Amino acid sequence: MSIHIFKDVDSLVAASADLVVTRAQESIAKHGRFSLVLSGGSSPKRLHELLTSDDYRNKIEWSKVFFFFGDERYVPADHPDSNYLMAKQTLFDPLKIPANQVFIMDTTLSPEASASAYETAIKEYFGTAPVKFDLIILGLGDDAHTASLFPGTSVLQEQQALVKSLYIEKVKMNRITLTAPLINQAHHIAFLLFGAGKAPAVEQVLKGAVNITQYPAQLIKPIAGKLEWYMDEPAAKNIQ
Ligand SMILES: O=C1O[C@H](COP(=O)(O)O)[C@@H](O)[C@H](O)[C@H]1O
Repeated sequence: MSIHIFKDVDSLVAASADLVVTRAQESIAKHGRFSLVLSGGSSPKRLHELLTSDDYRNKIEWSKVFFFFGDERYVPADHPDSNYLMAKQTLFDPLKIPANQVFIMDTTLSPEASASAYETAIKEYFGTAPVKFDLIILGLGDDAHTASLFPGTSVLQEQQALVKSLYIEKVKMNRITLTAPLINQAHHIAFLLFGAGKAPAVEQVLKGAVNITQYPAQLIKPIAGKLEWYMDEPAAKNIQ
């Protein structure tokens, strides 16, 4: 695992955009396409915006990039809380990404059917190849959740399913999430976070005793891939 700490959010965002570019170029050179799992919430917006800027947009062959989501809030796709909507507005629309390159967690289905359909879509995408995403970007909630792996939930024990739906009492909402066993298959996983509000969770996850139930982000340990943390100094203040 490597931890990268940046003075400010601009340099953090630039370094994470460089990571996406490098991983995209390597993956496309190696197997002709790039599978990128996006995180939700607000933290990735700046990364998306930089990737669509004049400096970055021509560094990636976007026609060979396939987008997935680490988790989704069970709301309509045009709801302000939708992770898809955020990515559509900040990434897909500016880059004119065609719909067939974006794998959406379908919230018009029941939560269970949506999770099952997403798992099927992932398996179909990989076909006979191992189900390993090229790059998964993850956020970290103030309560140490990542994707929608929330503290105290049964999905933390999941060993079989690749995608699960669950009702999260804390946020009073159904969520659909990739499971830890699927995430941990990835070639590369990068946490991206900033702000002093994340400092206690960062400390608990990286320096605290192992307690998966309370600090679910501790579940993220790639089997053979690379794990990196990108954060700014305020987020890292308790571990420096
Ligand atoms: O609910 C969620 O929260 C986490 C963290 O979001 P942030 O706004 O604090 O960056 C996010 O990673 C996850 O995808 C999202 O659904």
